[in-house]
This record gives sequence, structure tokens and C-alpha cells, in this order.
Amino acid sequence: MNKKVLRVLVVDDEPDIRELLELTLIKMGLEVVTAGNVGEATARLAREPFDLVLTDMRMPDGEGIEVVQFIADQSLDIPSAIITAYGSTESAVRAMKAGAFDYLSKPISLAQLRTLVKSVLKVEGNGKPLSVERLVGDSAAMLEVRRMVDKLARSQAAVYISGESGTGKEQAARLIHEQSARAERPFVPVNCGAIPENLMESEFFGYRKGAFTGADSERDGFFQQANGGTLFLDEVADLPLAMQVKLLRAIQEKKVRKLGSPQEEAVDVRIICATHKDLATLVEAGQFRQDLYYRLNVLPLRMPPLRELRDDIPRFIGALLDRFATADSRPRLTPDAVKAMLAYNYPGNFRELENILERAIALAGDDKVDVLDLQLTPCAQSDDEQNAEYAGSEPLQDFLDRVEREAILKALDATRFNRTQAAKLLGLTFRSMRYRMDRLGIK
Ligand SMILES: Nc1ncnc2c1ncn2[C@@H]1O[C@H](COP(=O)(O)OP(=O)(O)OP(=O)(O)O)[C@@H](O)[C@H]1O
Repeated sequence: MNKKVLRVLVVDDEPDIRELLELTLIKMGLEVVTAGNVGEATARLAREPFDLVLTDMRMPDGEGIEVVQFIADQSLDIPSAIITAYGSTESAVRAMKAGAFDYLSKPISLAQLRTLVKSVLKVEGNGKPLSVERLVGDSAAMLEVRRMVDKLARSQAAVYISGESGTGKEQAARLIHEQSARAERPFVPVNCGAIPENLMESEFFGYRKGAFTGADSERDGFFQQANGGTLFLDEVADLPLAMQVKLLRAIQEKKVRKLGSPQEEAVDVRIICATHKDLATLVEAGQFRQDLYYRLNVLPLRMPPLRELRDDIPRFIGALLDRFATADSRPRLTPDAVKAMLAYNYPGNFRELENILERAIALAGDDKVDVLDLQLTPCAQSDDEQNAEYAGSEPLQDFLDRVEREAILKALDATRFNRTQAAKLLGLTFRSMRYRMDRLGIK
């Protein structure tokens, strides 16, 4: 289980309110950082990790929504809640649309604040996360994922997790870490796509005081922070080639050198990486180094998209409704809403399912979530005809893979998994069929 102290960023221009929120959150065992305006908040978000952001709406240099928007634009995946003036439903709805998961209206009720924080951070009030089940579901595909996770947790070798966005790659990585012998040491997640290229080396390897202008004290990089534990490289395909060389060296030598330091230091780090892109194709295209690919792809784990886990969807919905429940109520869906949720195609996978429910519960006003609260976009309903139309909401390659996978699965289904006959149905040679099944991970 993850034992780190959870960090909250409180953004408010009124010192009294900042202090009140800070004290309340510290009493709950959380670490609190405060910012007095939008600029200060976004600057901190750009360089430090947070688990939750609470922001006031009106500030001297802009609106709290800009902070929420910044989190979404940078794909920071930090839940945020907005504090609005009394009765200002309009700004609460706007904030929610921008990505906020909840809002508090002034005057702030501390009981409400505690409930909100507990529900989003899953803390008991002592800053320790509750034991939430990381990978829910018991379809055959999900059981296979969990079986693999158990196996991977027993090894020390590098793991490469593939899968579309929002399929739970980070959850799987955390689970592998938590079940491994390194569980008591840190799990350090790094979004490789979010770090400016000129800061990469110092972020990964750290720096000594005076290494560059502004380096006024010594700092550890991700490798040192993860020493003894696991370094999770998310969106690893986004690493620039120059950084790939340095990373490969660090992994091979098990040593890193801080910027400005004459000496290397030994580090003991297990690497787990993930990307929604096809790394093998990037290697072929010369955009990802083959030697690094081999180093990272020792043990592969594929996270299935939600459309391959349809049997699990009711269970996912149930687990999320439990998660969003408060002490005295549990939200529920009307029969029409359930029908719509089961028919939807979820191009954004589990994360989209989660967002849809979270937003719907906030918009519903009471505990009954109706189909309109779900705000499902009709273009993504799961009719095959509609799937065949490219809506531009996902990378073209993902779309093409999806269509190809569906056609192959249909043909296999129609021929009781006889690959020769299925290939004939599709007008493919057996070789080409086998190649495509391998590429798409169809077994
Ligand atoms: N099987 C599952 N059971 C419970 N929660 C899940 C499951 N799969 C995913 N989630 C949840 O879905 C959300 C997205 O998961 P996660 O961040 O791990 O996805 P990801 O594949 O790493 O996404 P990205 O590629 O965008 O980084 C998280 O809130 C996670 O808790």
C-alpha cells in the first residue's frame, strides 16, 4: 500500500480563508501548499506533484477555472475542486465542465470540506490512503491482467505496459509496485510528455547547487527519489531521442550523475514504463531507440480497452458509485441511464467512465442520476455503424486498429475461432491474418 503523505494545493487570495483551509487539511494529516493567485498556482503545479487542488473562483489575476483548465491542458490528472461565491451555480457548472470534480460554496462548511477531501483522496482523516481496489473487474480479460500483475510483482525486471489512454496502466504499475518487495520504498510516477526538454536531465538526475542559474540548492532527481523503489515512466514514447540515450545509460549502469557533480552515484531502481503509442512502430520509424526498447520491454503487460471488458461495465459502475457515496447517501442511476451507460463505447476507457459518472453525480443535484446528467456524446455510442466513422476524437491509428480488431474478432466469432476460415472471410492470407492478430494482441 502506498504510504506517502498526500499533498494539497490551496489557492485563495484571502489569507484568512487560506489559513482556515490549511489548518483543517493539516489536521487531516495532509501536506498543504498555498498560493495566493492563479499565476502562483500554475507555476507550482508545473513543477511539483499534488494529489488535490482546492481553488477559489475569483482572484486578482484571473479565475480559479484557469487553474482547473491548466490541470486539464497539461494532462496532470490531479482532481480539483472550486470554491464559489454563495449561490453561484453558474460558475460551479462552468468549473465542472472545465474538469473540476466538485465545488464548495462560501461560507465554507468544514464538514463538507472534510467529506469532499475524504471522498476524493480516499483518506481516513489521517492522511493515509484507504485500501481501494486498484483494478476492479472479473471478466476473463481482467482476471488475466491481475494474474500477470501478481507474476510481474515477483520479478525485478523492467515492465512495459501498453494500452490505450485511460485503461488503467498507471493503476497496474502501482499494483505491481505495491505487491513487490519494493512496496515500502517510493513509487515515483513521471509523465515523460509533460517535462520541458531543457529540464529533463535535471529532473531525472537532479542537480548540485550552482549547476546552473537558479540552482540555489542541491536537488534529487527522479532516480534518486525512487531509490530502492519503482520509477514509473508514463508516456515513455514522448522522451526525446537525446534523453533516451541518457536514460539507457542510467538503466544499464545503475548509476546517475547530478548536473554539476563530478561523481556518479549508484541507484537501485525498478523501471516500469507505459505508453498508449505503439513503441515497436516507433522503433521501426526511428523515433524510439531500439536498444532502449529492448531494455524496457523485458516483461510486457497489455491493458485491455473498456470495449473488451463490456461484461465488467456494471461492476465498474457499481464500484464507482460506492466510491462517490457519502456517509448518508449513495448515488444511483435511473434505468434509462444504466441502459445508456451500457451502450456507450468509451473511447476514453475507464477514465472516461469515471469522469462521466463523477460529472453526472455533481450535475444531478440529488442522488438520482438520469440519462441527461450523463451528457454522453452521441457520436461515440457503440453501434458498429457509428464506429466506422472517424470522429477525430482519438489518434487515427487507434481508430484504425479498433475497426480492424472488431472485424477480425467478428470473423473469428463467426468461424468459432478457426483462423484459416476467418482469414478467408476477410479476404486475407493466413499469414497476414496471423500477423494482424499478433499486432493487435488477439489470442
Ligand atoms: N479496472 C479498473 N478498476 C478500477 N479503476 C480503474 C480500472 N482501470 C482504470 N481505473 C481508473 O481509471 C483511471 C485511469 O487509470 P490510469 O491513470 O491508470 O490509466 P492510464 O492507462 O495510465 O491512462 P493514460 O494513458 O491516460 O496515462 C484512474 O482513475 C483509475 O483509478
